[in-house]
Amino acid sequence: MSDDAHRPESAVPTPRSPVRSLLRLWPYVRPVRARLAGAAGVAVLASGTGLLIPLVLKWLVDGPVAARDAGGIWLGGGLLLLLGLAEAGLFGLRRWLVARPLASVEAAMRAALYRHLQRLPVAFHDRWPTGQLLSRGTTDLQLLRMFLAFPLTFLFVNGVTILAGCAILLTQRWTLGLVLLAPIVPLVVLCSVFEAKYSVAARRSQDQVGDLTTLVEESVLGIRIIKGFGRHRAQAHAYTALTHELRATELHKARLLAAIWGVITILPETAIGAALILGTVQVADGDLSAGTLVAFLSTALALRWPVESIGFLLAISNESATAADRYFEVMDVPPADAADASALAAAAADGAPAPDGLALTGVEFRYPDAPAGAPPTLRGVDLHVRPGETMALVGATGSGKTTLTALVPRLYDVTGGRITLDGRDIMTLPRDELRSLVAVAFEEPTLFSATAAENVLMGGEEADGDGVRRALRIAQAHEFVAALPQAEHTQVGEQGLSLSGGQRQRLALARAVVGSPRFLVLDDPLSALDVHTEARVEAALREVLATTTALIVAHRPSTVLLADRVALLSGGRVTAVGTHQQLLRESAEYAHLMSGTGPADSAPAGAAGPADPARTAEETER
Ligand SMILES: Nc1ncnc2c1ncn2[C@@H]1O[C@H](COP(=O)(O)OP(=O)(O)OP(=O)(O)O)[C@@H](O)[C@H]1O
Repeated sequence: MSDDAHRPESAVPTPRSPVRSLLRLWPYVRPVRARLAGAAGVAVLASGTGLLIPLVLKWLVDGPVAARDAGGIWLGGGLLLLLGLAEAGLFGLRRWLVARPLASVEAAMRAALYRHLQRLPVAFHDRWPTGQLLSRGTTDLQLLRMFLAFPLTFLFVNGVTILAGCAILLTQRWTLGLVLLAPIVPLVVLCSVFEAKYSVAARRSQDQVGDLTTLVEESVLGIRIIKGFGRHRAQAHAYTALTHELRATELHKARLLAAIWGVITILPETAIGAALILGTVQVADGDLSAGTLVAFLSTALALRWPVESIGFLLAISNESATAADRYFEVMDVPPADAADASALAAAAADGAPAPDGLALTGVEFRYPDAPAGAPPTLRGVDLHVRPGETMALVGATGSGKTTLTALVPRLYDVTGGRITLDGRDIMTLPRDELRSLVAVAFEEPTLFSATAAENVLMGGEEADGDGVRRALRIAQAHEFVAALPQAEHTQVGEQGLSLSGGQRQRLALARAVVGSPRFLVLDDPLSALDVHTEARVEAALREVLATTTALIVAHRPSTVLLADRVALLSGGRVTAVGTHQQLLRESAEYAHLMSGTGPADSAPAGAAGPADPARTAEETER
C-alpha cells in the first residue's frame, strides 16, 4: 500500500527547512520562555562545571601529586567531588525547571488543536482520516514536548560546551587541539546528509503511525461488521501489512541512526587516540607536562558526550520538525467561520428579518472532493418553505436529499445560489445565531458519552427539566428513558449504556426539538422505528411542527403525511412541488417512490409509475 494512500493531498510531505518548522512553535513556547532560558542557563553552568574538572586535575597532577603533598591531594579530591556534585545537582535543577512549563505547552497545543478541529468545516473531516488527526494530537505533541525538553536545550548547551572545550584544548596545546578538531569538517558534512535522509524517513514513519491508528479505530468501530462478515482475518492482514511497513521504516531509521552514531563515535575517538600518542611522545620528550596531557585528555573525554549526543539530538529534532509540520498542516486549514467576516459585515445592511420561512434560490452544490468534471450534486434548486409550513423532501436514493439538508445549518456551504431564513442569507448570519435558529436530526443519530438528559440538552442548553421531559415525550422517548437504570441521568453513548437504533434516533429527535427552534431540519429521523412507535412520534411531532418551519426528508408515505407540501428532488433539482395528493397524480416518479415497488434509484425520472397511483394514495393515507 502506498504511504499516502490514506492521507489527504495537503498532508503529502513537501520539502521544508526543519528550523523553519520548529520556529513555528514560538507562540506556544513564548509564555514559558523565561523558564526555558533559565533552564538552559543552568545547563550551561552545569556543563561549565564539568569542564572545570580537567583543570583541577591538571593542577592536582602537576602540583600536589608531583610534589607528593598529601594535604593538596585531599584538597584536590574534595574539590573534584564538589564539582561533580554541583554538576549533577545543576542538571537535576534544569530538569525540574522545565518539566511543568513544558507539560503546559503540550496541553496548550493540544487544546488549540482540539478547538481548531471543532471549528473546521465538515468537508475537512470528510477528507481527513481520524487516525491521522489522533496521531497528530497524541504522538506528535509528545515528540514536540520531548524536543523542547532535550534537543532544544542541549543542542545549545552542547554547542556552547564544545566551543568552550575547544578553546580550553587550543589554549592547553594548540597542536594537539588541531588534531582533535580535524574531524569537524567531515562530521558536519555527514550530519547534514544524515539529516536530509532522516527527515524523509521520520515523516514516513509518523504518517504510517497515523494510518495504523485509523485502521485500529475503524476496526474497533466496525467490530460488529468485521465479526458478522468474518472479516477479522482480512482486517488482521491489513493490520500486519501496515505494521510491517512501519517496522521497515523504523529499521531504516535505526540503520541511519546507527551509521551516524558510528561516524560520530569513531571519528572523535580516532582523533583522541592520535592526540594521546602525540601527547605521550611530547611528555616523553619533556615538551609537555604530564598534568597538561591529563587535563587535555580529560577535556577531550568530557566533550565526548556533547559531540556524540549530536546525532541523537538531530534525530529527535528532525522528528520534531516533522511533528510540527504535521501539527500545523491541520492548524493552517482555515476554520469554517473564517470566511464569514466579510459576509457578516454585509449582514448589517440586511435590516430586520421578515417572516419569510426557508427559501433556497438557484442553489448549487458540489462536494469539494468530487471528481473534476462530475456534475454538481445539486444544481438550480429553488424551494420555498413558507413560515410555519412543513415541507417533505422526497427523492430516489442518492438524489441529494441529505446533502440539501446539510446546507441549511451550513455543515457545507452552497457553491452557488443562496439560502435564506426569514429573508436573511445564512452566509451572513453569525454561526451561533444560525445554530439557535435551526435544529437538525440526522438519520444516523450520534449520542455522546454523557447522560440521556445531557445529550438532549445539547440541542438547547437553556431548556430546563420540564423542557427536556417535553422533548422526550414528543420524541416518544420518555418511556424507555424512564426505564433506564438512572432514568434520564443514565450515561449513554460509547462509554455508557448501549441503546437500540430506534432509541438513539428518538433521543436525537428530542435533541432537535428541545430548543423549540424556528426552523427544523430532519433527515429521515424516524427510519429506525417500528410502525406503531413511528405513528406515536408523528402524532406528538405534529405539535412541534405546528409552530416551526420544517424541512423533513421522507422515504415513507407515513412521514410524508406530516408535511403540508412535498418537494421532489430528482437529478439534483427540485422537479415538482405540491401536496402529496397532487404529486401522486402528477408525478410518475413520485408515485413510484411512494409505492415502494422496485428499486427507486434505478427508475429513471418520469418512468415506471405504479399501476394505479390513486389507489396507492388511498393506501398510504389509511
Ligand atoms: N462527503 C461527500 N463527498 C462527496 N460526495 C458525497 C458526499 N456525501 C454524499 N456524496 C454524494 O452525493 C450524492 C447525494 O448523496 P446524498 O447522501 O445527499 O443522497 P440522499 O438523497 O440523501 O440518499 P439516501 O436517500 O440514500 O440517503 C451521492 O451521489 C453521494 O455519493
